[in-house]
Amino acid sequence: MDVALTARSWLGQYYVEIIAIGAALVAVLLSRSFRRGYKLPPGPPKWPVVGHLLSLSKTEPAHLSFTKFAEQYGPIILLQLGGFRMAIVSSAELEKEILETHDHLFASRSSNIFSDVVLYGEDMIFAPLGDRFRKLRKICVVELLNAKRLSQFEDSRKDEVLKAVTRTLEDGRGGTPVRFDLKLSEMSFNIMTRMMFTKVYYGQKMYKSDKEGQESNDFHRLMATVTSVSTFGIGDCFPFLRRFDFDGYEKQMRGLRFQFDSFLDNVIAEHRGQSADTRKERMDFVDVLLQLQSDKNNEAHGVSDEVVKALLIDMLIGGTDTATNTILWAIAMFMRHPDVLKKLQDELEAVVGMGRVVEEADLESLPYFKAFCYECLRMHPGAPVTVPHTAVKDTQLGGYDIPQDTRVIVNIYAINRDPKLWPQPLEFNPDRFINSPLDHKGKHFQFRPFGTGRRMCPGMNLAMILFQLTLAQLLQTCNFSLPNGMKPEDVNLEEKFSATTQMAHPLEVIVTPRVDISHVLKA
Ligand code: HEM
Repeated sequence: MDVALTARSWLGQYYVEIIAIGAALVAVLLSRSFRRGYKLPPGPPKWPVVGHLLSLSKTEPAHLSFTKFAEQYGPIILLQLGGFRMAIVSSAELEKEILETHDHLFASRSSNIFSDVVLYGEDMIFAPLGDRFRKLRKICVVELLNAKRLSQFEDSRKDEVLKAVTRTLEDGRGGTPVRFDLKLSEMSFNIMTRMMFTKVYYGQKMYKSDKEGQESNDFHRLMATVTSVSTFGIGDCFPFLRRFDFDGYEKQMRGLRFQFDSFLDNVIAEHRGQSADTRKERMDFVDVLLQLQSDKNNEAHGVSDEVVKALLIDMLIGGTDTATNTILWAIAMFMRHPDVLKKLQDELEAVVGMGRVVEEADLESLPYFKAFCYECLRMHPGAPVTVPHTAVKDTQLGGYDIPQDTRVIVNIYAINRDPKLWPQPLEFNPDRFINSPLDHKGKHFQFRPFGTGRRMCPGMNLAMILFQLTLAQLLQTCNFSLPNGMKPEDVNLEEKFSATTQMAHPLEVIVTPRVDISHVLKA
């Protein structure tokens, strides 16, 4: 969730009254800081009351603004966003302090209106450090996203990826340029919902019953709402104004919660209505969570349905956009670099051949492909900044004071392009990862696309499988070319205003079959 980004969405609507009341609060907060004699990190000039809210561009993605601030003010800056402070760190040394050396001081989170209302104040992403977080994180890592559970769904992932590839080729028949964004996003949702509830909601030609059709429509509507709403309201910047709900944000969040409630309550009721044998055999995420809920020997025994729903929503919002965008950028990268595309396809042909479809087990045997995926994650990380961490007590960072409750984010995007760490950082060059000790697992401070420490992405293994399997299957089965005499250098890499790294201009590509898909499917 990108706090700074979403905060801007209401800037056009704030009111004189808010400014007046806000001024009083901010004055109190600031005077307290000064009284305590904090040596705070530098930052751009700020306005009274709103602080730096106006310094952030309305069109530029926040990580790009943060990167520019870092160039001007140094690797740690402090922004005042209404009533709260946010420190942004753009160097690998300081990132190491936050995520590794002093992880215990920076690994908390702050709640907000979205988490309080939509996530029932019960989810994991926004849980502060403490027993609740430890318990939820354990459920997530040990029960839902462990290697055994992931392998249980290998066939369904393969099936969804193949369906997406086949649909892409169908749409591209006759040389029609194909857009990947919608198809890949639907594929990611289907993969997630098959793991979560054993359901697919996209790409079905016919539904077995009206009820299924209705459920799909509800899911589509729900996801459309989730992806369009701001994750921040006035009450988040000025908590004492929350009760007035001037911008109607809290009301909007209650509406979203209602939608989630009616959808997930149905899913849970349906699971509860099925026989224990069916559930035991299937063990999707809902089955696992319901089993833990009733297992007297498990510490998750008795967790409420709200917790179950909040964790399911965490998986949905954490896991779909990030993975889809990473795949889309990778497609743009090989379209911009035909020499790289050829090497990738040659490697696949040599290692896997064309007689069967590439599988998850093959991914480890493709060193150039792996280097390519890392270079994509370096230049276009699916999550350009971490979720905001919160300092649990007054502490120090880079020679500055960080008061308790300051939100702290790491600008992964800036670190991944830091010339001190990466020679020619703006050059796309997968070779830099060949024979390199760097990997995606968070052990190396200069390259941590999934973070590290207590708040590291729990979906990392799933994300890497999804990202690599989809790309590998596309590369193995399709030929790609650019439409209308477009040259590789014309592929537009501009980013859209968004919390994740999204392409401003969705890429259109001509796709033809490289191998006969039906033959590969049978193999
Ligand atoms: C390419 C895809 C992905 C990338 C680049 C990515 C990256 C990240 C990053 C950088 C964080 C923040 C770490 C921090 O705050 O220090 C994060 C958190 C998180 N991610 Fe991912 N992620 C991806 C996919 C997924 C998937 C597939 C799932 C779930 C199935 C997932 C679930 C989560 C959750 C629940 C958190 C919050 C963890 C916590 O607060 O303890 N992510 N991810």
